[in-house]
Amino acid sequence: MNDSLQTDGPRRDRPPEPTVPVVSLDAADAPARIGAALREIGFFSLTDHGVDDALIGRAYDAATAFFARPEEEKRRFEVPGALGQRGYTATGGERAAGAAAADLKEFFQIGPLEEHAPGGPNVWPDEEFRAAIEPLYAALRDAAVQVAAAVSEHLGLGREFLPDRIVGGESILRLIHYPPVPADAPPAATRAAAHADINLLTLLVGATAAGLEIQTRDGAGWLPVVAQPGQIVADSGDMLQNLTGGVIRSTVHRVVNPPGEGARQARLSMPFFCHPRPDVDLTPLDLPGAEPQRFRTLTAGEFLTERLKAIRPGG
Ligand SMILES: O=C(O)CCC(=O)C(=O)O
Ligand SMILES: [Fe+2]
Repeated sequence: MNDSLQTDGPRRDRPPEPTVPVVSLDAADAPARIGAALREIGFFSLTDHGVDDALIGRAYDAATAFFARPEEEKRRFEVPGALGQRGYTATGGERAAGAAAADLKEFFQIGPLEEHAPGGPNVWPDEEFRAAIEPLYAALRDAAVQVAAAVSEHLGLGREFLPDRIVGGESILRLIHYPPVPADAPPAATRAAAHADINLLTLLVGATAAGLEIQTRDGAGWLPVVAQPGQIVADSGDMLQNLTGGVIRSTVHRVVNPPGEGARQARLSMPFFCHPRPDVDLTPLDLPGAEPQRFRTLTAGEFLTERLKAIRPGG
């Protein structure tokens, strides 16, 4: 399927085989490999992405300290009217479309670092948190722009096509805390119920525990995905699917509750959701193989608001 998959015999002293292709952002054929991975599987692992491990560690420390605060203190950083796009969202605040229960997670979202982002200013619990998070946001934004350029090149649109639409966009860094699975959690509740991402492209630095799974393209099963140290897991979202008329599809994924002892441990993850500017037209492009009749004509802002309203039970 892909020559980046390890094909020699099993050895005990190395990590398990990757379930998704591994692509170096530095490789001359990165656009072709990223394009193939997104078309065939919808996910890949990225190396040579320029995001320093130390930034990730610092951001996890800041997230750990924030989520350890008392609930009423965290709720001071909720931002009414922002549909969760800025600041804190408590457990119960997000329920995937069609899911039987709300996700077992709380999260904190950071938008563009520029002062006049369309979605409003960021909120910062304290300066230490801000100093840890801002550089990670910037590094992930830069990596996402490079991935977007590779996807644009692969689609024959020229490398600047998607990057031009991302500048000034509402890209979001989401710090997620999945607490130990509560004993009284509804039986149907999972850390993150099956969903596809709303945005163009998502970058996920390594989570602190396993649990992420992607649905196979035939819909018949689930594959665990684990970023190895230094890798970033990447996937395509529904906005890219709409814009490409389904040439690049989005892929359903979820975060399962760990079995046994693992359920007593918290999990942290930090997806970066790369978004276009709200005024960007997502009408399907005329691409070879596109099926525009299956998709919609609307702007990124309209798409986002509609989807956020659908997953936030409390508004
Ligand atoms: O926590 C993870 O590993 C994935 C989270 C996710 O899929 C999301 O927030 O959209
Ligand atoms: Fe997701």
